[in-house]
Amino acid sequence: MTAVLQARELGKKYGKRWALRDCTIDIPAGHVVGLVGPNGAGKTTLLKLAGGQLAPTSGDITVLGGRPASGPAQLAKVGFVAQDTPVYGGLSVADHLRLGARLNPGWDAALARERIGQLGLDPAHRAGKLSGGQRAQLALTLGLAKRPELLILDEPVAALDPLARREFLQGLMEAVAEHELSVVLSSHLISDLERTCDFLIVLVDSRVLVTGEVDKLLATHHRLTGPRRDPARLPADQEVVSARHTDRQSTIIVRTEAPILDPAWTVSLLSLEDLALAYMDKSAADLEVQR
Ligand SMILES: Nc1ncnc2c1ncn2[C@@H]1O[C@H](COP(=O)(O)OP(=O)(O)OP(=O)(O)O)[C@@H](O)[C@H]1O
Repeated sequence: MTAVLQARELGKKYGKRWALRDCTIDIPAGHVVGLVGPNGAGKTTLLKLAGGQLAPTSGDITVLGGRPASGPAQLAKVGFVAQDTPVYGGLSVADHLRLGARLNPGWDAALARERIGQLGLDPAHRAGKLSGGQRAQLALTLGLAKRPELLILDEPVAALDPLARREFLQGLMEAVAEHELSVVLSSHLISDLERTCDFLIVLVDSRVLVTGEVDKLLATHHRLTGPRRDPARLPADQEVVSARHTDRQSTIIVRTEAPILDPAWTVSLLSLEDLALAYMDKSAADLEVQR
């Protein structure tokens, strides 16, 4: 099966500053991928490189076997919903659907009409007068009705309240189940991705820190709690992701394929949010270790 996205030492520089560097990832088809990281980490940059709105400074990127935005066929395969769910404020909901039909050769008019009906949106309503949640749903509908093989969503729920976020993500999951598409979704709200994603990419300060299937990541990461210990003295097969210490106790998150046999540790599994935060905390943990 063709990989949805392959990047090899991909980098993008703005002026002298790298927004993304040394990014090597393989995303197989059929996943809902959560791209998480703090503000300014490089998420939008990576998504725009995948959508073809930006060209790489270094390295390579392939999306669904082709160069991003390399021609009409490639453009038709990828749907892109940009940050802030852009819609045209002066146009009605129906105008948006007509525009979508004109611009996209594979437009699924029935899907668009049905979804707008299910959402209870009035086709005559101007997009500028919709609520944030309704605008996000309209933008998602436009992305889905294009019938892409890959749908890229840049922080689609950031501005929504918790209920609207849940409704949006539920709609997305239903569409994924029905239409066999792959999704890459960025957010700094990791808890939202917990219910949605089965593949994770954590990006911090322009670098990919971890990537993989959520099930495998959760099975190989553990929280060790016990008497204070220097993380450098852990067995070589335990990669230290983060470490926190009090005077007497250490809490260390490790990645390992092997069982943890040391009886001094209380071992617990992590939630996806814990796991992503541990990687984001890595630099802070490194400082702790040096003290
Ligand atoms: N057009 C631009 N010109 C110069 N620098 C830019 C430009 N776009 C982004 N950057 C910088 O590149 C870095 C990565 O930005 P990017 O928007 O990709 O991050 P992000 O993870 O999507 O952030 P956020 O969560 O805030 O949207 C940041 O330091 C940002 O300031």
